[in-house]
Amino acid sequence: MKVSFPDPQGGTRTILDNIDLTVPAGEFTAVVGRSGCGKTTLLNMVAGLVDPAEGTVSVAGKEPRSARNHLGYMPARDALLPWRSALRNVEYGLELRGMRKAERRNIARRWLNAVHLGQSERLWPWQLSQGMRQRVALARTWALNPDVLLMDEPFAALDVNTRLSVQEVFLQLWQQEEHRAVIFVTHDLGEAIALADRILLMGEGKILDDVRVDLDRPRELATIAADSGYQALYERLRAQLH
Ligand SMILES: Nc1ncnc2c1ncn2[C@@H]1O[C@H](COP(=O)(O)OP(=O)(O)OP(=O)(O)O)[C@@H](O)[C@H]1O
Repeated sequence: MKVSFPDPQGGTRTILDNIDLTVPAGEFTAVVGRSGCGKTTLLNMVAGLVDPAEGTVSVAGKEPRSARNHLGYMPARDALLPWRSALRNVEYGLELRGMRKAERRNIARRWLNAVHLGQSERLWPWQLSQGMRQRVALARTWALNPDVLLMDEPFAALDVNTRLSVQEVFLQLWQQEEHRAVIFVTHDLGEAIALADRILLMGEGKILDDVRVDLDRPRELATIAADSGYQALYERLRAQLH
């Protein structure tokens, strides 16, 4: 599979080349690599926002645009709608799918509770901290019941402690229903190792390494960096990144 974009100097520029990738149901795959190597483009292709120049992409056996109901996309910044309360932000995707109000409100409440924001459903985005906003965005993504979660540096804007607590909430949700596939883009090698089953190291539009993370689950995120398996993987990947 290959992706090219028009080059401002003329002609086209190849951004992704020779990508041959299968992400099975239930697998948590992290994608790491330097800025500009094509990580977001890879996600956008799975989401059907970018078309490959060569090859095909298939999500749950369908062409990505027909598989929208299987996909949840969570960007780096929450992109909550400022004129909607936390609860109505979580409901938004379900509303777009035409679900009736009572039903979507129930689902939205359940997911707000799951991210520990049941008490905050009436608050507006500007009344929430960045960590709370990302948890609302998690609830909104989860409420859609996606088979495939596409996450583009979803926790990068959070401070270290908030990030840890939101990562824990996220991992708990994912572990409760393990059929969901996750493709998680991050700059943070430690985050990739702590969360994922598999890490794809990207560079210059290619997959340079494809590594299994054999750390036991459930994982204790606060102490995982002390694990010797974690450290060995960190060194291996760090050496390749530089
Ligand atoms: N729609 C587009 N048209 C033209 N060029 C694009 C388009 N989208 C991305 N690119 C180019 O493709 C390359 C890869 O971008 P991409 O956003 O996928 O990288 P990334 O690895 O996610 O980077 P970062 O880590 O900084 O977010 C960049 O050089 C970018 O300028």
